[in-house]
Amino acid sequence: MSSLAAVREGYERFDPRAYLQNNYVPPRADFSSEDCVVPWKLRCLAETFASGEIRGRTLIDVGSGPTIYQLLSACDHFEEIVATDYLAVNREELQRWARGEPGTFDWSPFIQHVCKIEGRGEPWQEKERRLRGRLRRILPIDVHRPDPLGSPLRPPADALLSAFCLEAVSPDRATFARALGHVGSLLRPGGHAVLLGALGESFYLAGAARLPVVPLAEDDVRGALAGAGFVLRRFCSYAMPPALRTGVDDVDGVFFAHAQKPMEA
Ligand SMILES: C[S@@+](CC[C@H](N)C(=O)[O-])C[C@H]1O[C@@H](n2cnc3c(N)ncnc32)[C@H](O)[C@@H]1O
Ligand SMILES: O=[N+]([O-])c1ccc2c(c1)CN[C@@H](CO)C2
Repeated sequence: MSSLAAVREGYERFDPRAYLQNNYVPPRADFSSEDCVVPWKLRCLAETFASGEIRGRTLIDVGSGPTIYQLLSACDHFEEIVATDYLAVNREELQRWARGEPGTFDWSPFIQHVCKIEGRGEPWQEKERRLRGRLRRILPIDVHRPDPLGSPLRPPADALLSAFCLEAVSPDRATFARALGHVGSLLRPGGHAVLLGALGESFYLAGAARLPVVPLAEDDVRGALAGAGFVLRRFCSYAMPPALRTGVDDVDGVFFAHAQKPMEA
């Protein structure tokens, strides 16, 4: 079986609820300390979008999974948010949240935290309403295809966001770099890319699924961005403390990268 076929087979057992429990409840989602990983991720995103430099009509989120935390600061600056995922179970989880259906994951602690750190005194229900109103398309995607959405996005996205996707679906660094090139084609020249991902991780669990991950070093990410034609604007990383090494994966750290696609395409 090809290594890509092995990745795809692994995702057939991916359990969104288990994934959410593994990564988006305490101890990893502990909002009492800025040193915790989820507040660190939300701060990186809030700082990046706070300037208003990254804005436009459409932002596409690649490999959204069953999560919306990654869209909370971005959604203020785009008319439309396009979420994407390879699995129908994840797209359905997002659809249910977008429709405000009961029984979906409670993102309110995340929304409340983002409103607090954005410091505009915005009621969290306003932010939730805005994201639900702008999350208009939830599309299938496969980053291993040159045209990840099956056909080019018209018009191309003004910004691209992707969190913990490319390294979690690529068996090796060359595949990771190629996937980054594929998703880069969804972005207009001059558009911004905001990436979060795992460093030094080789596997993660999501219920019955045990997914292989290509272990990345910071320079692998920098090199892949340069190779895909991006100009790096900001790069920072977080070292996973022992208390957050809970056995659901073997992640060493998290990277945050803000890059831009040059105007000359
Ligand atoms: C680790 S999860 C990331 C979820 C979310 N973005 C987050 O920040 O937690 C990786 C996601 O990639 C999706 N995925 C798997 N294969 C993919 C592929 N070939 N192309 C795009 N996404 C894929 C999975 O369904 C899963 O939702
Ligand atoms: O610490 N975190 O906030 C966090 C969130 C999501 C994920 C990780 C860590 C590590 N594993 C990845 C899948 O490769 C998913």
